[in-house]
Amino acid sequence: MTEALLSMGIEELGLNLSEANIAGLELFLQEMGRWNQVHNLTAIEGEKESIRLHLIDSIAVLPVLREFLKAQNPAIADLGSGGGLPAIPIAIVQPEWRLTLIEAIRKKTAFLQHVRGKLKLKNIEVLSERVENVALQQTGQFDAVISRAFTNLARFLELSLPLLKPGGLVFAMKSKRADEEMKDVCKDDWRLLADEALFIPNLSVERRLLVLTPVRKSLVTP
Ligand SMILES: C[S@@+](CC[C@H](N)C(=O)[O-])C[C@H]1O[C@@H](n2cnc3c(N)ncnc32)[C@H](O)[C@@H]1O
Repeated sequence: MTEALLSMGIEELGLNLSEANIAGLELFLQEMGRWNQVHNLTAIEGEKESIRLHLIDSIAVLPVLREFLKAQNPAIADLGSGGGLPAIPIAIVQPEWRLTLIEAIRKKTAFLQHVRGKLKLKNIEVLSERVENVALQQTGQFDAVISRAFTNLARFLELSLPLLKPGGLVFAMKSKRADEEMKDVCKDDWRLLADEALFIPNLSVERRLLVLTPVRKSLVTP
């Protein structure tokens, strides 16, 4: 493992990463840094340290995802993928999971397609679309939906609902504002299955992962 990944404390996450996983993550870091300089892909403007922190943030959710996703090849949608977070690091570490990256801005999806080719990631699909349009075309197709820094929780849930299979899961990556945002979620419509504090090595910020599922409404009227 290189200095860069070691200094992130990636080993402390206990994910049992293979050499192929590590090589993939390294390559993704490199490509992101390179494209960021040219295309200003994210707001962090090529600061290597920040890009590494984004990456570790993205894989820190894996222990919880592994616990909840029981299907062998779950289909997961990442809404507002941007430069590929969290979907690309997840796809690298879990090649048997199928990830659909939905991103409206073409400059960003061009990068995502480039990464798909460069890393030979066969388990990702990149959609250059607004989430609202994908929801009309791929209704009920996903075992889970995830997002990072996409929109507020209530809106994220609203956009996720049509995409989910019955019993599907929503993973919302949140920081301190999670409690406040939960107040806007209708408890009759959504059940909170877990609210996990995430451990991020070398980073003194609060990260939480909320896991929610839609409440099945009874079709029988009283
Ligand atoms: C703040 S960025 C976060 C990107 C990435 N998830 C991350 O954590 O770095 C939010 C992204 O969502 C995309 N986005 C916002 N609304 C969208 C929509 N309705 N459909 C598709 N993409 C959307 C934006 O273009 C932007 O790239």
